Amino acid sequence: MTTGFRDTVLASATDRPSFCVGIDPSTALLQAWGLPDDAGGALDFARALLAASEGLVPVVKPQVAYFERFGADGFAALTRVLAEARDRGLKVIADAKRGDIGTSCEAYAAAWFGPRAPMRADALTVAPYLGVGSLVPVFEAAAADGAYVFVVARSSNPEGERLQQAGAGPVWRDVLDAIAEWEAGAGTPRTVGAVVGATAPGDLRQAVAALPEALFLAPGIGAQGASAGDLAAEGLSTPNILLSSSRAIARLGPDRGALRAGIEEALAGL
Ligand SMILES: O=c1ccn([C@@H]2O[C@H](COP(=O)(O)O)[C@@H](O)[C@H]2O)c(=O)[nH]1
Repeated sequence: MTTGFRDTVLASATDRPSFCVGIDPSTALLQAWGLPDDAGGALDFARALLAASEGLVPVVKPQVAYFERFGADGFAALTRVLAEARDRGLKVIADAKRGDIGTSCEAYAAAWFGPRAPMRADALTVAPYLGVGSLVPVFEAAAADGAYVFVVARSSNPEGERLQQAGAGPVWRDVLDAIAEWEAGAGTPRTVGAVVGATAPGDLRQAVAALPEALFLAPGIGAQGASAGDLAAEGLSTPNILLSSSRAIARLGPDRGALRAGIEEALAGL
């Protein structure tokens, strides 16, 4: 039996955050790498990052939007990336930010989780604006598949603050409370964690204290200005914090040695 997503992440480090390489084949990066801005270029870009990541990090995170922009060809490329990551022993977070009413969430769950899923992933990001309860079909499908779900609570971008910090709760804390309730009541807990940006280290510290068993996907390292030092200053040095970095790594490519050196340098700084 293969190890589940959560256990793989927690086993990847001891006294530091864990780390994942983002795969964001944007027009700008494909151009910088001398690749065509199409699904084939996105696949070559992703393959280079998979090769560079193998054996160094436990997880990669393709941003689905950069594949989706190429339509059916893009989804075919992403499907290959998922399979090839698995062949290289890498777990994959599909960063898709899905969310809808419960019945439609069942369909999203069928797309990403379970042996019959066309784009079977090890973890998925979801957006809770329709209510954390509406995401339960995704949680259940992930639990049955040894997979994991990251609910966006406190995103890394400045535009998120107005909505997420609203109310006495505030809203992002309420999202964490709803996750805690589901985990407490679920037959198969330890399936749901949250996205909390590394750009908000104080809030990340609160989130880890509120949900100590959960994993936290923390984007924002590098291109968005957050650093490992910001997290260390908040005492955030446990592997349940999964830092992710996309552009800051990819900008070092396409040379495999340069990419690996960049990943190793990022790991050394944690
Ligand atoms: O709060 C969030 C949630 C997701 N993201 C995604 O992570 C990467 C960040 O890319 P960088 O180049 O490392 O800045 C990107 O795919 C975002 O869509 C996020 O940034 N913040």
